Amino acid sequence: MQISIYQGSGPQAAADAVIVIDVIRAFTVAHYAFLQGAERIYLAQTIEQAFKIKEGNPDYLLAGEVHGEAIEGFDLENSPDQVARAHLYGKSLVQKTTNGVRAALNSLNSKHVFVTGFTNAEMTAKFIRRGMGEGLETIQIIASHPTGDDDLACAEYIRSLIKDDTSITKNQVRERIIRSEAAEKFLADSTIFRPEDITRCLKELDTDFVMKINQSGKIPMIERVHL
Ligand SMILES: O=C(O)[C@H](CS(=O)(=O)O)OP(=O)(O)O
Ligand SMILES: [Mg+2]
Repeated sequence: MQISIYQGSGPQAAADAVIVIDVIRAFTVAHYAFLQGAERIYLAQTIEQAFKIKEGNPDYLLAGEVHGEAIEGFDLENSPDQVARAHLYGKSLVQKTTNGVRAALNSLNSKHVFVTGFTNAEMTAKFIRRGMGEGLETIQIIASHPTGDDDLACAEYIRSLIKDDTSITKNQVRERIIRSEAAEKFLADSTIFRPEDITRCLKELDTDFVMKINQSGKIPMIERVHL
């Protein structure tokens, strides 16, 4: 089994399985959305596409950001703390973000595409190792932030769990997330960015599912796959 780590959201050659990482904050948001009862999360390349999807499905909720900030007309920000408090039971979301969603949409040339932040990293690694390990020759782990160490640390953590080595610890990952450039604006004295978002990005959650992209419909969507 060959495991390669790439940084950035650009397309890569196809692999047997791809794990797209976005710790701050897209796929931490997705994880909390499912825990709050969301059924599915459609992925939108652009704001315009997100609004177009909502035009045909007015009960869908739009979630996302531009430069990390709220989008006028969207129902939710790209904020794990806000989503963790939302009532999303039975809801469909449409997510548009700068790094994670773009990287996921650029990975659809591969059959099995998983997404996670740090919150579901261990579960995702276990699923790959146990559930699919035997059939996978090539695995790509995409650290979606182009230069940030948050996603890279999480990618190295997942690789170590799949390979069952101890090359990086949870605490080392947490330290690198806190020190990453993507975390800076949340830990500065900001009226726009919540420090609680980073707190949520750092917390591993005990859940019995992974987040996998279903490519069978017109619009790719993240759905829960139970172990
Ligand atoms: O909203 C975020 O945290 C980031 C945007 S930025 O890198 O902070 O400008 O988007 P994401 O796609 O979740 O990395
Ligand atoms: Mg990010």
